[in-house]
Amino acid sequence: MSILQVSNLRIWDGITGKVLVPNSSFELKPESCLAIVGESGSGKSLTCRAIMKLNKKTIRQSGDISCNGVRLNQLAEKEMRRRRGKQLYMILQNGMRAFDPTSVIGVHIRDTLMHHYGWNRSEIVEKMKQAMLSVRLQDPVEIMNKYPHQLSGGMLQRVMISLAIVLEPDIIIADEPTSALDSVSKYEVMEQFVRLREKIGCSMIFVSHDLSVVRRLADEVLVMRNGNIVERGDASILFSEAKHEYTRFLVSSQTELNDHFRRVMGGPDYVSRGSR
Ligand SMILES: Nc1ncnc2c1ncn2[C@@H]1O[C@H](COP(=O)(O)OP(=O)(O)OP(=O)(O)O)[C@@H](O)[C@H]1O
Repeated sequence: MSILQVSNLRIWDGITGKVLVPNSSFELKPESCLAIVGESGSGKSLTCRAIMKLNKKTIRQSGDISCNGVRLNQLAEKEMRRRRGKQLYMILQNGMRAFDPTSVIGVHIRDTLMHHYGWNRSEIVEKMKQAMLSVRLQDPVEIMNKYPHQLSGGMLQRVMISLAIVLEPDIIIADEPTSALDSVSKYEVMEQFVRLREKIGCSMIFVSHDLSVVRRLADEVLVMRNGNIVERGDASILFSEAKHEYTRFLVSSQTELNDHFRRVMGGPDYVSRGSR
């Protein structure tokens, strides 16, 4: 049983004809988290946006995408718009892009919740207050009265997570939601994703370059390269028993990077060695 089934997804540039994702199939199980990893340009974002039907008009797609048995590819844009937010909720890398820069955050929140639930203003403020406090956003009312540029990247991501808590979508698609954040905010936002899953029991597709984030969050992993899924499997064993050379390369390059970082930052091992 799956909540989302992607079959034979093909994505190409409608202008040049260049095929960007040749033929992808995968599924998302209820209440589970599927991570998509792979180098830059491997087709992760195009795949996520294809599910949401949010790729640019010049990008074309074919294949079948079914969500809870409904074939999304056959839905009219109006119907799709009804499902975005409530059924399928996307959290982007850059929180700034998710909000209208000309309005305070509260306007976006109100519009979204009125559209999907028809709640009145005070109901919305009350629900958002609870949700924002639960993701450690103090002074929710003050935050809702701020413009996106007045909040940090980490705060914007937490606003998006708190909106998800209130919307309770079936599926959350998070496209590198922590990559633009400093390491403290990254850790905090990642922990909020863990709590979000526990709280609303949603299913999640999580795109990340950071394998430590993937290990913390994901149940299953897809490894993409040049538009193709080259490996897939259980998150707990994929990285220790990777079959594909490219997955092993990803794991070893991240380990090297972490070692290098520890060396540069003078972690305990290096400090003691250096002081001998
Ligand atoms: N609007 C577009 N028009 C043409 N080609 C595109 C467009 N968007 C993406 N591509 C191409 O499709 C390929 C996959 O891009 P995609 O953004 O999905 O990669 P990604 O794996 O998400 O990379 P990153 O990790 O850097 O976000 C790349 O070669 C990219 O140049």
